[in-house]
Amino acid sequence: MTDEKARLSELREEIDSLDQQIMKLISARAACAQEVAHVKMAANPGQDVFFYRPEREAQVLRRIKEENPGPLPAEEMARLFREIMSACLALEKPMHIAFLGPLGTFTQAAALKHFGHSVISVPMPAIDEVFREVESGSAHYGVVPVENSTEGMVNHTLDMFMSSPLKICGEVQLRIHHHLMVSPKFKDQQITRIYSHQQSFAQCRQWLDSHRAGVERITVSSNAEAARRAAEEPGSAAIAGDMAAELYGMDLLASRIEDRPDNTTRFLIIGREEVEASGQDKSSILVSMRNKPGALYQLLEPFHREGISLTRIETRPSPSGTWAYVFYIDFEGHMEDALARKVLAEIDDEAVELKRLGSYPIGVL
Ligand SMILES: O=C(O)C(=O)C[C@]1(C(=O)O)C=C[C@@H](O)C=C1
Repeated sequence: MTDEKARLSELREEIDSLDQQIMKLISARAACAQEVAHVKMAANPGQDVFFYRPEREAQVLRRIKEENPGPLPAEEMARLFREIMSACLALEKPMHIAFLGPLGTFTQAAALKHFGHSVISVPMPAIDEVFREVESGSAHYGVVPVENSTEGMVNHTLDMFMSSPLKICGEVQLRIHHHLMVSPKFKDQQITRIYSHQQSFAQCRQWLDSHRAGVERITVSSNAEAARRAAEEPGSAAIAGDMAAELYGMDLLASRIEDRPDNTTRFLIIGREEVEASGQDKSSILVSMRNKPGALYQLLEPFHREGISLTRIETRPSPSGTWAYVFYIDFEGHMEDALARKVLAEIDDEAVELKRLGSYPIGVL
């Protein structure tokens, strides 16, 4: 045996032995999670039991990232534990997650990044149908896009919160990489049209203008739908992401063609219950104020006075016409924190309406 072979065989024996230990430990962890499920069910007989605990998951993943000894990067270690916890949760209760479909969208990628791959992800044709699916109890949670770093807010999602009783239970950010893709069947054909979603075209405008200037751009309902069409039509290409490329067996002609390399979309997890504090949280509210001078100042001043940072404020037109302004506000911390309670009580006194959309862990992954 050569030196290389001997050393490799030694190292592989060590890997086999470590794998066995890892397997035993993961199994012991899974048995523990099963026991957690029994405790939860025994404590809430005949009631809705919330097996998924976003605040606990965020704490576990944060600790893993902090304590990761290397050589694997902390992000990678957290991703592995994300999948272990996802499998443990599926043992407790298989989770149905509704997302803005079809299959292969960035929203599906966000859902799997947040929940791991042991959930049952269910595509919905529109954002309001994701809300309805969760409201009716057909899905445990939903995932919807809320803002893109290049394109701004997804107003449809913000507006849904005006009428929906659902709570925000989490957030997840996804780096959005767009690729120009064709079906391998039609690879030699000249491309005469490119399909994509309107936002994806907007995010790749400069690249398209300099690399595919004369080619017709056809807007479709999602970039997964774009890939599906291009997979069937000779002379067509699509701009879409990795999941869609994989789903439809497409070849990439050019990858990462987005104009801004930091192009990121933020998604919200929506559910039926409130989330306890995890230690690093964010909260969202909707407020309508009377149309009078100083209304916005009156709304923001208590946050400033109590030292609570606002991370976002958006104005939306009132749907009914009875609200003069509707402000969508994100701030740091949990709504049950003493200072936040004080600020919200003050706002409640002044506002036409204050709607608490939820407190949730700041995205870890
Ligand atoms: O701690 C719990 O409540 C659990 O159910 C265990 C566990 C885990 O595997 O660590 C699983 C699912 C929950 O979402 C959070 C954590």
